[in-house]
Amino acid sequence: MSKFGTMVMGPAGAGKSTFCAALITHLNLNRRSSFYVNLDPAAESFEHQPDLDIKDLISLHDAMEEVGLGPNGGLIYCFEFLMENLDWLTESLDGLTEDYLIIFDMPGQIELYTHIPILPTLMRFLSQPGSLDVRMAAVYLLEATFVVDRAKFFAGTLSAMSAMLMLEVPHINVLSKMDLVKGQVKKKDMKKFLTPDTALMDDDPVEHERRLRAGEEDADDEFKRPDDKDQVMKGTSFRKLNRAVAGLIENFSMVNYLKLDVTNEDSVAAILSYIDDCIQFHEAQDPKEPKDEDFEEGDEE
Ligand SMILES: Nc1nc2c(ncn2[C@@H]2O[C@H](COP(=O)(O)OP(=O)(O)OP(=O)(O)O)[C@@H](O)[C@H]2O)c(=O)[nH]1
Repeated sequence: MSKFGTMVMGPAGAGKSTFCAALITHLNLNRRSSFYVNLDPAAESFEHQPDLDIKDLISLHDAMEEVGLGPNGGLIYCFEFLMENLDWLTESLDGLTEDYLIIFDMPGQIELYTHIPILPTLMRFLSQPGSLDVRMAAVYLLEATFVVDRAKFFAGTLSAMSAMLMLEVPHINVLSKMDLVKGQVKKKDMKKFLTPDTALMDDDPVEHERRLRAGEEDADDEFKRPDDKDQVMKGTSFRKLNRAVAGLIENFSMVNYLKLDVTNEDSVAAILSYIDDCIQFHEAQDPKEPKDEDFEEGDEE
């Protein structure tokens, strides 16, 4: 029987460990078992003690002290070390039954999700049939407060999309810390961010304010006509770049966000049900041996 797992990812401070804790609490309350794996070699404190902690294999402090690396180089070194010692994972995960949801709490360094191929290799190792065979779902968190700055929001969304394309497993994007934007963003406006598209760039309050501060006299006009190519002014390249990134995301039509408020158990339950669905999706994709009754008379040409 397969095991089930979820890799919780996202930029530093997005709320990954807090979400993992809320998920474990929710699973416990519903008499479901979890196995919590901390893969952040710099993480110090936890609401639920990890069942397996990369720091028992290698800590960021060790990597920095002994190899003389900085924090980012040290993190990559820790992951390379993990990849050379995958038995450490196998020994602990092999004996788990399918009753457990294995939760991997990941570090926040964005490099891991963009251009370094370590996570795809790790994901393949975990999900390889005949080996650990963990049916994995990826969860990528982005802070909901990013929505107040469109450029930041689309840059974050691009990194979510990059992780999704690199990992090639069922993927759930989540806007975390929704409680922080309650009252700041209207419900109907928030909806526009759940399936992001270029139109969001048309009413970026941060950009508008920046241009007013910079003394761009026609800030209001251009704000309404952002595609006016004749206008050459400070910040145009930045705006064009953001628009192009937003267009790219819209064209791929791949990013949809779920909302997460860890203080609301229903919200955690809703994301868990998506994780469960993603895991079922693996089963639906499994090629099945055809049974005799699958060939009804008349099927043959
Ligand atoms: N208001 C609010 N704060 C949150 C929420 N989730 C996390 N936080 C706070 O955000 C900070 C970072 O949360 P973490 O869960 O440590 O974030 P992380 O993504 O694991 O951080 P790194 O491991 O450093 O990448 C902490 O102070 C949390 O208390 C949330 O849903 N609402």
